[in-house]
Amino acid sequence: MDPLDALRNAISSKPPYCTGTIPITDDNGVVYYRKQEQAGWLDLSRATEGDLEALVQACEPATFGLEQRDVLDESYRKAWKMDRTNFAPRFDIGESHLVERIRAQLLDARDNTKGIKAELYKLNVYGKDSFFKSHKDTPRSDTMFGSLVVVFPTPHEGGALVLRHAGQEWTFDSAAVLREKEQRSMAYIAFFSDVDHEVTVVTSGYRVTLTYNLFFESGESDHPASDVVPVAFKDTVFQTALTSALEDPNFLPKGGCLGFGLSFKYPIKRGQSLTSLRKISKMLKGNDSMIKHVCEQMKLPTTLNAIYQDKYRETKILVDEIMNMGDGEIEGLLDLLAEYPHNGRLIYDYGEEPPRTWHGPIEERSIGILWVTPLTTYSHFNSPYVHYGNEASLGCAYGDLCLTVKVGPYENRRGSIESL
Ligand SMILES: O=C(O)CCC(=O)C(=O)O
Ligand SMILES: [Fe+2]
Repeated sequence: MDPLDALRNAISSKPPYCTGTIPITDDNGVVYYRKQEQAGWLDLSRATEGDLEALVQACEPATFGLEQRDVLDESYRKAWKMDRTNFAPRFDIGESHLVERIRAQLLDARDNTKGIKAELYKLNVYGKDSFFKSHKDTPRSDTMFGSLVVVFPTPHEGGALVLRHAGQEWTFDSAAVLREKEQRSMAYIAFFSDVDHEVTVVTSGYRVTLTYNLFFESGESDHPASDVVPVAFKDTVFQTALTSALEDPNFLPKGGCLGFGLSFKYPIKRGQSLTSLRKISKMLKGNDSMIKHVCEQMKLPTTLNAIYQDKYRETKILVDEIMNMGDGEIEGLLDLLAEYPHNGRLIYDYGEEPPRTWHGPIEERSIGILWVTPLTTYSHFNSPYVHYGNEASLGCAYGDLCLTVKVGPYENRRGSIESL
């Protein structure tokens, strides 16, 4: 197989989510709640119709974010919500070891000390005819990477979570999963927040969930997920494909630059400081993290870059730092970005002629890239990324980034591969 095709195949589509079940114990289905002066509680592991109706009475209709506003529109989302100031679940996220499971199953399995925080967000009730159409979850800060939904075993039908990403689709029918379990359990699903997802119509009963926002935390966790068997990453396949490519004298014979369009989006704060790309490179998800790990292990210099286009969409510029662009479009992008510290370079496809512009000699300020995975969209740092979100946009937007990997000429890399 052509080495480039082998590399592409090796970046297989690991699903952007993980799921599982948690056994019900004496009290982990109990939720206390209040509405103004009234208080109540129920046990969601054995709730009656009356308990659930009382819970709904204490909830409010659920809104969602449409660009900058929170809106109530029952043709887009029909459900109830309770804010976290108004309820307290007995379910203890720490005791459940869910964070360790998410670290092992969803994130890079080897990085089992990465600090993760799960912050309780809402209680939601989906009754008969409830649903939530396709949306992405609004990033609440630049360290938020995912969402976690815990579904209680209240009898219901429908209300499956359908996820779509990069042309693929997955369905998690928690009601069916819980119905089939012998031991009474809760179900959970954690997914990256930039994945499109929808809740299908509940046809009977009540679907009650807790939602959590997942954040990376700086500092290392003291509890590596030692008892959790990680879902294997396809990193050995990628490493093998990359080794074969480097051993092939026809593959970038004179050396060059490999480009990987990322599989996921990352929240970029508006007006973010210049060092932010380095910070983001520590928070890569799924395949993106795997590519970086493997390349670094193989001693290939790997950088996370951002790409900007000029006003006329003719030139694309690769930079080492995110630029604080404000809201306007930039005309003399190349002039601006070539300056320190952005180190902007004009990009063109490997094998083609470097572009000619009116900017004098261009060679040293341009770079040919052999794209292993394509860049699908370009940077939109100055516009809110989430159109339909679960909350109105906060100060973050997702931007499009790429990893670039420097590969030496064939002559030089022979020795280094053998010594691996
Ligand atoms: O209930 C679910 O499974 C997902 C809900 C959701 O997408 C949200 O609240 O943003
Ligand atoms: Fe959502």
